[in-house]
Amino acid sequence: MEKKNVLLSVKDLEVKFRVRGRILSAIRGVSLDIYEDESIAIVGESGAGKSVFTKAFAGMLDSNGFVSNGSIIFNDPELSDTVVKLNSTAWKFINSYKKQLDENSRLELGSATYRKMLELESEMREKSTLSAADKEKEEKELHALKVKRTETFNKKQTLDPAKEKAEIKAAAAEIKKLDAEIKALEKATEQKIKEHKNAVAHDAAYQKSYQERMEKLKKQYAEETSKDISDSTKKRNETLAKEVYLSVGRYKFKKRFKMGKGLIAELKKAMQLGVDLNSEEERNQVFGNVTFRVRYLDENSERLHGTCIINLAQVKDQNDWGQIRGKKIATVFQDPMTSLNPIITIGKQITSIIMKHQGCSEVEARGKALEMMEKVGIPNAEARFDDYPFQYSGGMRQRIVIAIALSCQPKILICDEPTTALDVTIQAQILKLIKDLQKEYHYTIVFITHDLGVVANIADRVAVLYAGQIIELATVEELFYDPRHPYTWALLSSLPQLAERNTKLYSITGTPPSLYNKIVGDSFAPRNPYCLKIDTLAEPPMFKVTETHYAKTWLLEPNAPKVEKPEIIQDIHEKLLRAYNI
Ligand SMILES: Nc1ncnc2c1ncn2[C@@H]1O[C@H](COP(=O)(O)OP(=O)(O)OP(=O)(O)O)[C@@H](O)[C@H]1O
Repeated sequence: MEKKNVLLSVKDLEVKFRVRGRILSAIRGVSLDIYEDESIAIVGESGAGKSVFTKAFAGMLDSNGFVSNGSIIFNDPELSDTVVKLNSTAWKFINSYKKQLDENSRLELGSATYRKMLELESEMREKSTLSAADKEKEEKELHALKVKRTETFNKKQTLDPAKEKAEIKAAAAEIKKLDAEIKALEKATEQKIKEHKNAVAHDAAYQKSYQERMEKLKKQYAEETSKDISDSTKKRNETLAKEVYLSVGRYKFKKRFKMGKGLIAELKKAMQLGVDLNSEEERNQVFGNVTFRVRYLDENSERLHGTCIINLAQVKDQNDWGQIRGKKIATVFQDPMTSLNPIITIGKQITSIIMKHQGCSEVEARGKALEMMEKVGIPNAEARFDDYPFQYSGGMRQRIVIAIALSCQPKILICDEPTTALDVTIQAQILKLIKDLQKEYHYTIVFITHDLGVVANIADRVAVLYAGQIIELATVEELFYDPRHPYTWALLSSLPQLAERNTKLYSITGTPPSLYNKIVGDSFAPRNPYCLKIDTLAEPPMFKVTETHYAKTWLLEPNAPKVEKPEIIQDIHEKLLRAYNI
């Protein structure tokens, strides 16, 4: 495969939702590189996490959702390039930062002693609680019991209440027994901690030695941190102060002030601990606790110039999202009426978006809007400009939504089931339109669908999602002709295009696992007709099939028994050719 530029790099992404005091894990450790100019389909059953995955990088997660882990790096040089004005206010900020950083840098001189003080404190804490070894042992035992409980609970959920009453009763009794064991273990640990606390409080010799050692360290720390800092540290702080200002300079005064303060506090903590602030990586991490770090590049008398790495998982400010959502990453949803305002004319809706994002006059925007309407295939655009959405057909409305999405020339166009609500012939036209316009506008298509049939028409690559994880990633050809995961087999087998006359269409039995519970083993195991013993015990890794093809199934482990894919998808190539008449 030719080398392509990575546009969006997702690593170990986890997205969770708070739901009435419980936590639902919708995305569980997804890593995926999305390339410039490609078309990637995200497929899976309802609830697999397709929409949540794309909403995480389009800044559209519901308010109870949050990214709990991972990064989403968006490589866009235009957005990364940062310029802030150097006026008298800017200099006031920078000079004040520099002064504080120089002051805090003294703490770096005593960081080794500071860490020793922390160690001593933690020694005292450990003595008052369990030892590290005891704690590990207790956690291990508790974890094993909880895993066993989850397994038993999951197994109970799969039992048939009509036919397997005895098994259900036995599982319920086992769960009750495990609950009691968990409680007893927790109580015993609590008791042990209480005893340790008492013992330390009454150990006069230890208390005395602790005080003496701490006093000595404190004295040493005071001496070390009263010395002068070096010229090279001062020079580094000058750049750091500018980086702090570059990183917060885009915000309004009040926020700029607050974020700047936050960054200085983070840097102080890092200095205290002796973090190497000359290292790019460490610096990124320290800044990342508050906002993106903008790396200093150069300056002149009027402006500071820097560049930053954009991690969409960390964007919180709505103004920052305003620079990305709609402008760089646009979405087309299933129902065009959710994107269009029913009481505003089509022309006005397109022009207002163009004016907002491109900052042009109304006359100019009108010209561009008409051009876009023609591009997406609205006949007689001038005459239809002042019509309302209800005067357009469903397919035409979707074309308008596409025109709006493309009017800002986004880098990524997310298509969330954009043709599901349309009839088959219109579906094909809209897919063709999205593909054709890609050649002209060079956007990346991220196409969400539960229908693998659509995938064959639009995608270069496919990521199959199950219970919040990518379980197979491949090129379209590999996925259709050499699928490796039993879930992909099941999805392909249930393609309506494969149904033969007088035969029943295949459907996947059972339901996906609850995303509220920890999933043990392979999440597809309870529904998998090819389930191995290991599937119920351990989560499979991603196995590499080819450079472009990966699947998360124990069937690919070299020692696994050889299993053939189901009969119905053996000659899927021929059947699809016939179904699509190609
Ligand atoms: N705001 C929310 N609060 C709680 N749970 C949510 C929220 N949004 C999504 N979820 C849950 O996250 C999981 C993934 O949902 P998502 O909408 O991404 O599924 P999907 O694959 O796009 O399915 P569909 O085709 O039905 O849209 C589901 O279990 C869903 O219930």
